[in-house]
Amino acid sequence: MTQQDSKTHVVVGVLSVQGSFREHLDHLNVLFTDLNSAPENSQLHFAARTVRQPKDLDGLSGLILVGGESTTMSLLLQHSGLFEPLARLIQSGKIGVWGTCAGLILIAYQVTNTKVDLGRRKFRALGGLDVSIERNSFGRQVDSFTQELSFQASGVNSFECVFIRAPVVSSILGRERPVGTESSVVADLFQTNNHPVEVLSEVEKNGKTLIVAVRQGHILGTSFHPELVPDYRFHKWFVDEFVLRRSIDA
Ligand SMILES: NC(=O)CC[C@H](N)C(=O)O
Repeated sequence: MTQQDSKTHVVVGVLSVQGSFREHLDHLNVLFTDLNSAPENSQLHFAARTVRQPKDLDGLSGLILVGGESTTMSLLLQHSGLFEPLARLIQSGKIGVWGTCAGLILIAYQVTNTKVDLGRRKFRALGGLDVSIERNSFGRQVDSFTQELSFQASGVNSFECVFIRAPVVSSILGRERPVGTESSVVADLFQTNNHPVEVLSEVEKNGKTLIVAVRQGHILGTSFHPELVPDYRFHKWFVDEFVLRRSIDA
């Protein structure tokens, strides 16, 4: 038996079908090198894993859905057979989940400002977060920007946030569920998330206050790209708060 076998394995998956998965894996690998050598983690072994097929979901303690192009990701997930098991796992509450930018779009209950009918297939959302997400809320690629933000109850302050054709949380949903239309999609509901949606951060743009980070129990959703700055504090907070605390409590 190797030393690693006797430890509790904490595996964080990164959805790697499209988008900035390499950058997320790089951040996790740097963070996990530090965590694996810390004396207080002597009973734990942290590892990052690419997620491309249903079998990659086995044994995960956490999952990151990355930024990129949500329509493309939705189609690739449906094509590979990963969509359904992924949606069930995200909604189950069994692991910590973080959707960022396109990943946030995918884990929303409702997505607006989108094309739904894509010929042979439809744009489908995975669900999990009881919010309505508006795609491309800040405009086009040229309207991308960076802004330093702080996040409620996270200890992550003055973090440089990169917004690229970013979505925002346009509303928090109550018991009344919206229905899909030609330009908005709603997810299939497998399991109810009984936690309230908490707003963690907002930005002011053109006289409007826009929600760019939320939490609902085991799920974190952010509009920006934390993997594009050389600062892994946000990844560390996700692992501490959504992955580690849950694995240890379980
Ligand atoms: N940076 C991103 O992830 C952009 C998301 C993209 N605009 C979408 O709707 O999928």
